[in-house]
Amino acid sequence: MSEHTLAFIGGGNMARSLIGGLVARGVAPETLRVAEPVAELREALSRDFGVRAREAAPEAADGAHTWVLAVKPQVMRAVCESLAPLAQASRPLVVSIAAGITTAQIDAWLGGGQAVVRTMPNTPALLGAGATGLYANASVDAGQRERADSLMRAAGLTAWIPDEALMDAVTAVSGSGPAYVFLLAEAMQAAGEAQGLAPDTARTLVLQTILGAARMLSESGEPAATLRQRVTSPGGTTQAAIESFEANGLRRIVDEAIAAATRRGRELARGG
Ligand SMILES: NC(=O)C1=CN([C@@H]2O[C@H](COP(=O)(O)OP(=O)(O)OC[C@H]3O[C@@H](n4cnc5c(N)ncnc54)[C@H](OP(=O)(O)O)[C@@H]3O)[C@@H](O)[C@H]2O)C=CC1
Ligand SMILES: O=C(O)[C@@H]1CCC=N1
Repeated sequence: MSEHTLAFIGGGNMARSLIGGLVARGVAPETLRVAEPVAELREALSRDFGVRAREAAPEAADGAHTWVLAVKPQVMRAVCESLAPLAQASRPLVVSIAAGITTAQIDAWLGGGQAVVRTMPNTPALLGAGATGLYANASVDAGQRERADSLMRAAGLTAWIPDEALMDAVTAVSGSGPAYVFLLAEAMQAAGEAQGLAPDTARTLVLQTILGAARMLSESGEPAATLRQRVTSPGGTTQAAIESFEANGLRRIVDEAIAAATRRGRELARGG
């Protein structure tokens, strides 16, 4: 068994982001394998990143030291059960990226006694700008914990979560979070166009504004509220917009959306 071979089971959107991030950070493509049933996705992964892509999960997993389970939660049970004989024989480190599915479920479906790290990355991993929450079950030793951390560090920052129940909140905040920012970008762009800006101009202004604001949040060390107040001249344009957001319940809308995503994670664990 090669010490450094990683097998991705599932080669969809999130696996692609992680693989792209790993290869960009110098991980040798020949140490990465992917199992993916969709031929076009296999071809694209091989072409774009030079990784070996196979159709069947056991083919990619056999001999790999770490397995990254990157299939949809709804098919995780069947995928794990197909890999159980191999898991029992080879005892890989199993890293799941699936929303909702618990370490106990994965361990049971793989036949028991497995070292399982449940993680929740996000798609900015592709740029090395991801955020990943991680939780390890009791079978994971210190070396395996470091191995999972270093895998996800190649994709961005990592945060270990002490209580597995909180992984659904991590999923709702940072796993799904990029989509909320993209939705805000869509809405700002459409609103700019409604005020008469050309689509290209609206897009350029919105994306540079989000990029600049994210850099200020990250680099200034100031709380978001302080940065917001500095933009908000008394009686000015920002105040008019912020008062409109507050009057329309933006904070409640965000709170309810994140609660809905958290609940959905719990449902996925129940096969929903
Ligand atoms: N997208 C995101 O931003 C994030 C996703 N995740 C998690 O990552 C996982 C994958 O999500 P995402 O990448 O979005 O989903 P995708 O549907 O894009 O990727 C999953 C891939 O796995 C394939 N697959 C299905 N069955 C098997 C199998 N038996 N062996 C190997 N591959 C198989 C699917 O093929 P087919 O389409 O034919 O079923 C599909 O191409 C999910 O569990 C999700 O919760 C976590 C963090 C963020
Ligand atoms: O939408 C989902 O279920 C996955 C998990 C987090 C982001 N995408």
